[in-house]
Amino acid sequence: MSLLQLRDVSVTYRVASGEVPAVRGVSLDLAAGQALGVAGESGSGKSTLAMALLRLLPRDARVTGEILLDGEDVLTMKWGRLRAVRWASASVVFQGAQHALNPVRRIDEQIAEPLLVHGKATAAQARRRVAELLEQVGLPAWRGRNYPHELSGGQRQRVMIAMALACSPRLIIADEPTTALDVMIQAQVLTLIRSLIAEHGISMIMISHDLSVLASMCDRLAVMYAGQVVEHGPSREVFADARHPYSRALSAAFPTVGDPASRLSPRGLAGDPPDPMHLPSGCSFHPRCDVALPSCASRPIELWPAGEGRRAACVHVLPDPALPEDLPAGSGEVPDGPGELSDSPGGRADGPGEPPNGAHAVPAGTGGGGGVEIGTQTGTQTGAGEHGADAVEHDIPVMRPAKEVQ
Ligand SMILES: Nc1ncnc2c1ncn2[C@@H]1O[C@H](COP(=O)(O)OP(=O)(O)OP(=O)(O)O)[C@@H](O)[C@H]1O
Repeated sequence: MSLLQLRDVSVTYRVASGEVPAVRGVSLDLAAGQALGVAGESGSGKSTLAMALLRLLPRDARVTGEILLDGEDVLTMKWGRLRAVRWASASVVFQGAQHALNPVRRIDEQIAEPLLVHGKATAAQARRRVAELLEQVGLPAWRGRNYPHELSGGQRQRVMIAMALACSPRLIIADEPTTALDVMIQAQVLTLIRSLIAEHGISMIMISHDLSVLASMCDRLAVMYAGQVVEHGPSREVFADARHPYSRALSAAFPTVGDPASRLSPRGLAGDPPDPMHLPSGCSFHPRCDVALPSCASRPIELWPAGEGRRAACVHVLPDPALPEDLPAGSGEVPDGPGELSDSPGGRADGPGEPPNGAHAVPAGTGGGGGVEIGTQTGTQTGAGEHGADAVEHDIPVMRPAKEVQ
């Protein structure tokens, strides 16, 4: 059975001017021992989804659907049960969480706290466990006597990981766990997380806007756009051969270590993510999509099967994506090109021409022609689909300073 099952999870924030649908109908499964990466641009709803998993959202957020952790719905748990589940069954490492440490308490007291609060250890046992945890995250036990200001940012983030591991949870939710760190420390912390979850058989949900890091860390990827999952499947396939034009653009947006071409041709996705309070009709991505059909502006979109263990919310994964309104006037023919995308996610060989809906043009290489370049990128991503020691050995996470990936 899956450790975590999300069934039609939606989150809406109530604000003075109305309602913000931040997460919309997300359904995902996470098997025990598996790592799932959730990617998407800023504002796509990743953190909202992560916080919903343990009911950590502010009071103005309304969550619907089901979040089944070991078959038990987190959304309907009584408060006492929820407290027991937090830390003990599932714990969170947040973006910049290092700043969440209490500046006036020593590190060892803070790591021991969840153990003591959850009755997992006596004071003496907690002391021993703290020393063991510090060692696991690569810090000498004497660091436990330090205050947070006496540690570097990377060391503080290691402390947060030690705290997350303290009660031996089955699931860790890591929301941009390395964003605030410099590039070398990012690599060290990611390697640490990867080896710890493999060693302890912990499941993980990792949130990031960086698809390449997620592909190197996780077994499966889910790509979010405007609050919805638009594609999910095995990491290696989603990263190397995305079926949704947004996932393709997201993969192509990152330069790749060892690929000079990716440095020389700045790539990105034109246009801005939609305002969640004024979402486009039909496919939310259609105004930015270079392969949108006229019908994409109005037709219902769902996560259609897109290969083994994969789904994508794009009409081009359908065997016959065009509707009558997409056909050139007076012709009974399906326009050449977009239909080929279901077999050739890299794009149309003859080029998409003008976006049919007057959408922004996407820079060369990000859309229809992006597939070839993405394939080149993933030459370094060997073993990404396997979770465990082998994947750790062979993957080289592609990391860069936060300023380059915003
Ligand atoms: N407390 C809040 N009240 C109202 N709207 C919110 C609140 N928190 C987030 N939102 C909105 O919900 C949407 C999703 O935000 P969220 O932070 O989940 O996105 P994200 O993908 O995690 O972005 P980032 O990568 O920048 O953290 C955004 O439109 C955001 O403005």
